[in-house]
Amino acid sequence: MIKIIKNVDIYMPQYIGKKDILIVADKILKVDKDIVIDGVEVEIIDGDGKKALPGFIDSHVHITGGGGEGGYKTRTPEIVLSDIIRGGITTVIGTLGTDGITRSLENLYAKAKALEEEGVTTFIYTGSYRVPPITFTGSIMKDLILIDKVIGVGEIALSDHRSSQPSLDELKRLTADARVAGILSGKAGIVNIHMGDGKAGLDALIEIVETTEIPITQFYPTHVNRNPDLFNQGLEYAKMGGFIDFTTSSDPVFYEEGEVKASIALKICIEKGLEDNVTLTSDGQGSLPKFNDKREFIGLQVGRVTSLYNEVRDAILDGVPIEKAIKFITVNPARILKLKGKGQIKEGYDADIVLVDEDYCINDVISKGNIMMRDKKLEKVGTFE
Ligand SMILES: CC(C)C[C@H](NC(=O)C[C@H](N)C(=O)O)C(=O)O
Ligand SMILES: [Zn+2]
Ligand SMILES: [Zn+2]
Repeated sequence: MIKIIKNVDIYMPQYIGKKDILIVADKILKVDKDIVIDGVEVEIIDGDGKKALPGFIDSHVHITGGGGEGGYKTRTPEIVLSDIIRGGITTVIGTLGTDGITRSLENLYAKAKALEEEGVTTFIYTGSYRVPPITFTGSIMKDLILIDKVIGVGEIALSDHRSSQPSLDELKRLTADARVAGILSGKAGIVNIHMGDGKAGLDALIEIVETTEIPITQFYPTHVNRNPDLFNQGLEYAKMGGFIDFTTSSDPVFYEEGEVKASIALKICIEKGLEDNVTLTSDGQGSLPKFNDKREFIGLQVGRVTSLYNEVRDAILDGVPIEKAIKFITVNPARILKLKGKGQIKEGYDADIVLVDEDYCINDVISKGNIMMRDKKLEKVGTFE
């Protein structure tokens, strides 16, 4: 089916004016003024009064559910397509977390394939919190080189009472393997690191970067906004050329305990000129467990993928220019994760497009050229929704 979005303000992320977007199959074929196609059936989408943004990329989602930190009953539910679409998300990277025993990589892969069949683009990390990592093939290098959906390893827990307390050597070898497998497969081979509240913070990553040939860009630490010390260390780490990722799912209690709200963390990074090294991710369907200072479990919430754009929209409403705010969930993750054809409204790129209204609310979502939401109404839901 051929579609033309007419007269829409286009944010590549950078603003390129009010133009038409020609969509053929799953690709953006042309971006120009007054595109006219004769002789074939064309679906016209009125872009007047709307802004076209690249489809959002959420590069840390527990798509098969996660949690369990409060026992079996606190294992969180798997994601459904409608939540992903409501969040304007068109590319999702699935991950396992604390529980790499009852949650399997095979199930993660199958859920990623299911979401792909339902209409969004998916990739996964091999491994889970623990080192040595669980794998499909017995080797993270084979997983990365042989399984197309695997783009990296994670989330590997560090500075956290739930981590496997990996030695520096274990972490070096895991990262070196991911890096070389990435090079051999043309993938990012990124190591998504779960940052806990431990006082060592990012020290281990900095030590590896300073004592080996491994570049700082091989690591992708998330939850860097979870407390003020880690956030400030994260800014220094980003100034060293490192990538940092802020989690958007939260709970009012966490803000009281010092978590830096993602929309504020985003604004600070722009003010410090660090915007190109930073992303936002939702931790959707992951657990947001609360522990007291004796590290006893006291409760748990579930992360929501819809928090991803909500935090970007809060930043926009807080004065951040839209073309800067959306970089954190479009072109930045696409570059860091080497996602070809993703993260920009550009000729030849995948037709992943979100239209927002004058209040920056999500109005339409197009994923791989298919309309998933039209005028705020879902046109597609998951198989069993
Ligand atoms: C950033 C904070 C608020 C949430 C964070 N969530 C996870 O890491 C995912 C979770 N462990 C799971 O496996 O589902 C945490 O637990 O520290
Ligand atoms: Zn985590
Ligand atoms: Zn997580």
